[in-house]
Amino acid sequence: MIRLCSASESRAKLLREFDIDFIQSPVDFDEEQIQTNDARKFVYHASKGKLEAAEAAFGLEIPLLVADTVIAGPRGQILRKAKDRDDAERILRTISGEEIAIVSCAHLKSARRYFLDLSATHYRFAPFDETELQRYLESGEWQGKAGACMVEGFCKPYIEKVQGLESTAMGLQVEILRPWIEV
Ligand SMILES: Nc1nc2c(ncn2[C@@H]2O[C@H](COP(=O)(O)OP(=O)(O)OP(=O)(O)O)[C@@H](O)[C@H]2O)c(=O)[nH]1
Repeated sequence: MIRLCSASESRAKLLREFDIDFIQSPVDFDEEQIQTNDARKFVYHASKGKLEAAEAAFGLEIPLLVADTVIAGPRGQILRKAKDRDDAERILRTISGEEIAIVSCAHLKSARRYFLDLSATHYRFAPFDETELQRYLESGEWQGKAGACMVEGFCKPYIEKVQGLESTAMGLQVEILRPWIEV
């Protein structure tokens, strides 16, 4: 059993798909305090801050799992969760037809062990169809997702090239974490 210290339904879904027993206990960490333009540094510091908040709140009786995910856009810019529909449209037009990286950093910490993984999945997307883009924006499915992206949903038909795990892109590199969870 582990404690997923995240409000993310995508992360919870990934743990369920991999038959990993967990309880879900969101924690608060203010990511606005992080001063960097590097996606990897951002997810490291954001996830580390979540881990510190989780340990203070819950202790290590049950192993803690936290993560953070952002998109590194075509020019390396950090793309986070969209603030509203207009922001989602702006971000999606930025990545349409472009190469991006979705970067996730996960920390797994118990009383005996501390495992950290920072991974990226690289995509090249074909240009998004305008009608499909508007339909996706209308659906609201983009809410709560880094860069308004759904690699297993809206973005999937546009993937021309991929390198890395889909789970990393969805917010939690479960295949990498699992051996450490079962230890
Ligand atoms: N379903 C899906 N979710 C994605 C995708 N890319 C990113 N995400 C989610 O986007 C969110 C990124 O925001 P974060 O700040 O890392 O996490 P959060 O959802 O705010 O949850 P906390 O862990 O409580 O901070 C996470 O929930 C990821 O699982 C994707 O392609 N598909």
